[in-house]
Amino acid sequence: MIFINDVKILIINKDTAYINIVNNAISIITKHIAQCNSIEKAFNEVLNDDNFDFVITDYNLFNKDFTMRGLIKVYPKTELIIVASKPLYSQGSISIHNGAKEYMDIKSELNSLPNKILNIFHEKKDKTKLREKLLNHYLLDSTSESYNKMLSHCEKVANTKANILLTGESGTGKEVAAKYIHLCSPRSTNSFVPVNCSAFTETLLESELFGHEQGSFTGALKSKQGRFEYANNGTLFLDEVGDINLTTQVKLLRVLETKKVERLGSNTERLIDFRLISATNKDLLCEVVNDKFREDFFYRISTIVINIPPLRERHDDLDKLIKFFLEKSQEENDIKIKYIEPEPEKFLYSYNYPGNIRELKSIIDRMVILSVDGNITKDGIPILYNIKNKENNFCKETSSFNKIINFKDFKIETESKYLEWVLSQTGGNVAEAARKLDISARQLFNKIKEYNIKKS
Ligand SMILES: Nc1ncnc2c1ncn2[C@@H]1O[C@H](COP(=O)(O)OP(=O)(O)OP(=O)(O)O)[C@@H](O)[C@H]1O
Repeated sequence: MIFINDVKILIINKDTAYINIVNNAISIITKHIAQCNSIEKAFNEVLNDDNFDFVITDYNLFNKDFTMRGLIKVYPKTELIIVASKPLYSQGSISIHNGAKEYMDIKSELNSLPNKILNIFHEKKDKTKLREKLLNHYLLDSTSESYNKMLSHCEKVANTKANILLTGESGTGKEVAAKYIHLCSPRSTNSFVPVNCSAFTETLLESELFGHEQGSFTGALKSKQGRFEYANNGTLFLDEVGDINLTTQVKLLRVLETKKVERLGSNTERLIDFRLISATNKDLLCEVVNDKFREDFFYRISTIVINIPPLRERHDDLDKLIKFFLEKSQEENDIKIKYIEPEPEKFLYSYNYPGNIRELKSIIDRMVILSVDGNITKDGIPILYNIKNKENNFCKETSSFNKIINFKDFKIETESKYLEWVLSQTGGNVAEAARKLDISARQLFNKIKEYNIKKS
């Protein structure tokens, strides 16, 4: 067990036997354990803004003047764990719904308490990193009217409970906008849980979202918490929501209506408090018309629709973004750039970026990595652009046969060239290329390995 010196825990109870039992269980992970005999005293005298990482207490100590919700609201940096001396299922549900991180039985579950504390503690550190990452790693300071309007919509809806649908082309920054909404919301100290819906088969997506009990399907060797449960009191982000099949949409609709989740293979419902943000680059209304997306589910997830503008409509931001990514790329690759030759510079400012910010970022990375003695040369300009400029695209190349080879070799050669071309179109992004090819990312990885394709 790792001993974390800086985790500070307050145990509240008037019963000294309770305090001793809990103290013994957690003393293997920290020395900083304090005690207090009432919630009132903890509220008024012991707790302050961030002097304790955890409060451990029993359900029955709260009363109408000093409530669980009140404690969490007044001391949001402190996590609450309920260790119940007389556990009841209903109390567990209410505690989690009110914002407690855990509800456990003092008699049978105390062994797992140190590990649970460590997990929550590390998770919280990760969240602080997420906030820093967002502010330091993304450029949200914009001079473009459409992008600023989008950001202010995000800020406005962050405080509400409305389900939000983010639309926009691939690579515009929908996931970045989702994180921004989460961080502007009162849920920001809880989890932001992203799920890429296109990355799973039907059963796996359901198990990923709802969780499962041991043996509920072939391969379910252990019970598993679903992403809904992880998102309790936080935000669930369903990326590529347009790829969810119709059967799963029905199940999700029910969860959105009841806020209750049942793990696969279980008949116990868990009450979950989550905010839903979905994203798609598909025209979902068109999918509804074509019976590929349920109308009721569409309306349920899209109370508020926010569109992220494509990069070509953000001319005013291009200069800032180029400088931002140039700086980041130099830092990340430990390369100092002294000069950009006129040709690549002209390319950066005139290209229309069909792959949006993702493509701009990847082009700048390529330019920095291929720079010579600190100079960005025309070699940094993406291959696809060069190919297009020479009017020598993939289709032309493959249609000019000049020698007969056996069909197997032909298939390998053509397939490998095609995959290389698709990857160059997505700026080397395997997940996106796989999506466009309608195969799994794993299948594409295997092909890249098999054909030794270089992702330029
Ligand atoms: N404002 C921004 N500042 C810096 N980088 C950004 C910004 N917005 C997006 N990016 C970068 O662009 C890339 C694409 O962003 P993101 O994944 O959020 O796009 P998306 O619209 O969700 O794409 P997809 O539809 O393909 O899932 C990421 O690498 C992200 O870091």
